[in-house]
This record gives sequence, structure tokens and C-alpha cells, in this order.
Amino acid sequence: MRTLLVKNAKSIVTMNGEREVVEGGSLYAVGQEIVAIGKDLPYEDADTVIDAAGKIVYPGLINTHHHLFQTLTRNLPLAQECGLFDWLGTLYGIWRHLRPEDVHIGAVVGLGELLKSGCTTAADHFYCFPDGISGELIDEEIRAAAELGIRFYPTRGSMTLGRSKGGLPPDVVCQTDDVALKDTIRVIERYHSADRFAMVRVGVAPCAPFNVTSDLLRESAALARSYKVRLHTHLAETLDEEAYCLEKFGVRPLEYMEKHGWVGDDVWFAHGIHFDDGEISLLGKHSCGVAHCPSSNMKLSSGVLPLLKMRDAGVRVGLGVDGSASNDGGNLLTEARMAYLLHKLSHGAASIDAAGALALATRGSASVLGWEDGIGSLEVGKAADLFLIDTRRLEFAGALFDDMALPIVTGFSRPVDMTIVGGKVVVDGGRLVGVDEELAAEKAQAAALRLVTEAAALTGSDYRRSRLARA
Ligand SMILES: Nc1nc2[nH]c(O)nc2c(=O)[nH]1
Repeated sequence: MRTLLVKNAKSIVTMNGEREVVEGGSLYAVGQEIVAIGKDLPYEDADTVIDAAGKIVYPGLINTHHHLFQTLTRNLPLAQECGLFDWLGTLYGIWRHLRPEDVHIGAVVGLGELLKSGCTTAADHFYCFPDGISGELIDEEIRAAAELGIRFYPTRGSMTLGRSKGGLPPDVVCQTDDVALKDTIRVIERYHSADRFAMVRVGVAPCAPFNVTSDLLRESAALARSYKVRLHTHLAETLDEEAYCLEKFGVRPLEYMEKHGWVGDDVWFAHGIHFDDGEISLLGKHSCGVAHCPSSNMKLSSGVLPLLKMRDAGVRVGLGVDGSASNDGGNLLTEARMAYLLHKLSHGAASIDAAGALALATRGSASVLGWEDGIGSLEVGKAADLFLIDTRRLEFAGALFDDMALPIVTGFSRPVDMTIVGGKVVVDGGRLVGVDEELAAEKAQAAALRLVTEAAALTGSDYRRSRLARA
């Protein structure tokens, strides 16, 4: 097995249970696994030796919620000044034109951006399967993840309740329950691994209460449990969703999900903003997880996650960038800073510190994904998933007093210097290894333009014009 030595770092921020920071530390890995962390390790003959002088080593960040296909529809003026339902209504009309090659290039760009922000494991919620598309779309992003070398957690999403049946999306982006379930089984059987250092794990993820049938929710829960894989969906994101559930089902969103088997330690919800106190204690009692997506929640004016109440109740909380179209970026370090700032503003200066924000993106996210045994901190026996930042940058001058907090409090948003996944260097000098970034960007921009042009021809909408300009 290949070996790796990262030596003489300025410090190693371990994010272990004691949040230890090893000054002048080195880290040695065999294959994917960390075998030693300490000073002056005797492994100079490792296959790869990285001199980390002046650099801080952090555990790889973990993204618990994304929609990579949306990378091709960000910064569209018509979709900027809307809440969730209008935003979705605008974008469904573009996403219906997605082709397999769009899904692939969108994932290359989105995952590449994540790797460059220090993210080493990414979950994705892929839920848009337009009518008439031949090709297995989610497979395209799994292929992209393997090309980039990121640890990947695709969740097979679905929409099966179209407008004609009372749901939000147009029928053209919906499948039948049967087709969605059969393909979910195919994806699990083909790709899922429960291994501690798996490069791909699969989750089951009907999209949201307002776009899937109740039968699909029930059957998805049973299916996931029969395969021992996790369940994921959007929940309690907006008050519109709450009103929809009350009107259509006569109950609040969480009660609706609970009725269909969606409460348990194998479930994580994206957003989770509008839970009341009783619901938060139910989530805590059952160890449910929540993917906190602060940028998206601010951008769509969805609300503020009740982080402190969740923490007190024992709800597992991790971090997500959400789809690039409701964030317009995909930088997980920036997301940790957003959480840090948002909760200080909303819940008081002492509600969160930078270590707490970093913990959301590392240990917290690992716990949400049920992967505490493999990822989320730098410890012997865990994966060598990490990133390095050189402290000798202009942006850090005068700020070198707290290595754990440094990239969060300074608002560092440049590419990290190096990212390593499972002992393998995948970002070096701030660039993706083995990827022609300019070519990928060019292909992605061409695909984005084609998608918007096709949509405009069909809907007559001018996607480059903002709603505010119209008013
Ligand atoms: N932030 C988002 N919320 C969603 N709900 C839903 O049904 N789809 C989405 C989405 O893409 N982003």
C-alpha cells in the first residue's frame, strides 16, 4: 500500500474529541488510513513526503447537502430575488433540459470547487430526471467524483408528484414511483459501500413533501432500511412548505414524515429551519441529523436554523453548501464562516466560536452522515482526508494567534494550498490535480448557455433580467 508523510506542519488541527492542536506535528498514513500523528515521525522513506513547514493541516471538510446539477444555473438574474417556491418554479423550466453530459460537467465543476475549499467528502442530492432523457444521470456525477478523487455520497433523489397531481414541479421533471424506486435499487446495488473508507456511499432521497407522493416516502423508508442505507430529504425549509403540508395533509411537515417512517438515526433532513420546540426534542430523541445550509437560507430568505436549541436537544447538525443555484458558489470554508456569523447575529456573540463552526463542517457533518468511524477528524484509524493552508500569505499577516480559527474568522475564500483524500493529493498549489480547469470551465459555461437558451425558447422567459428591474 502507498504511504504518505506530511511533516513538520506549523500545526495539525485534529478536531479530535479534545480538539487537540499538535504544534510542529507530522502525520503518517498507510493506504487511506492515518497510522501516526506526532512530532518527528520516523517515516522519511514514505512514497510521498510533503514538507508542511509554515502550513496548517486541517481535517477534510464534509458537505452534507448539495445539488451539483445546479452548478450550471447559478447567478441567473430572474432567479435571484425569490423565495424557494418561486425560485424552484423559475428553475424547473431550465432543469428540464438537462442532459447526461451536463450532469457530468456540472459535477466536475461543483466537486472541483468543493475540493479547492478543503472539502474531502461530499453528499449530493440528485433529484431531477427529465422526461425522455436516456442515460443514467446520477451515474454521471458518480463518474465525475471518481475522476476528481473526492469521497462521494450521492443520494438518489426523485420527484413523483407533478403539478397535475397537486405537486409543485411540472410533470415533465417527474417520474413514477415505480421507476424511481427501481432505479434507486439499481444505484444502491451498483455503487454503495459500507466500508469505513468507502469512496462511494449511496442514500435514498425523495425530494420534498411537495413534490413526491406519500407512497414513495413510505416505500423509500422501507427500501433504505432493507439495504441499511440512509434517508435524506428537504424538510422544514420554508413557511410555504409548512402551509402546503397543513393544507394538503392536515399536519405539519415533521408529523407527515414521521407517519411515513421518516424519523430515526438513519435520517438526515436538509435545512430544518421551521421545527417547533416539541419537534426539535423529537429529532434529538431519535438522533436525526440536519444539514445546515446558511448561505442558501439567507439567500432564499428561508429563515435561521435554531442551532442552539438543536444542540441542547442532541440533534446532530452538519454543514452543507446546498445547490450552487441557491448559494451561487460551493465553498465549504465560506459556509463555515457564514454559520459563524449568522448565529452570532441571531443568537448572540457567545452562541458559537470558530472552533464550533469548524466542528459543524467536520465532526458534525460526519455524524450526520453516520460516518464517525472513518472521517471528520484527524486521528489514528481514520482516513487521511485533510487540507493544508500556507500561513505565510498576506491575508493572514497579523492573524496567526489561533490556528483552529484562522480560515474562518479571516474570511479566507481562496483555494486551499493542498487537499488530500484517502492519502492521495487531489489539489496541489490550489489547482485540481489531473483536471484541465480552464477546459472544464469552458465546457460548463457552454452547457449552461445551451440550457438557458433552450429554456428561454420554450418558456419565453428572459432569465437574464432581474425581477427587481421589472418592477
Ligand atoms: N434549497 C433547496 N430546496 C429545495 N427544495 C426542493 O424541493 N428542491 C430544492 C432545491 O433544489 N434547493
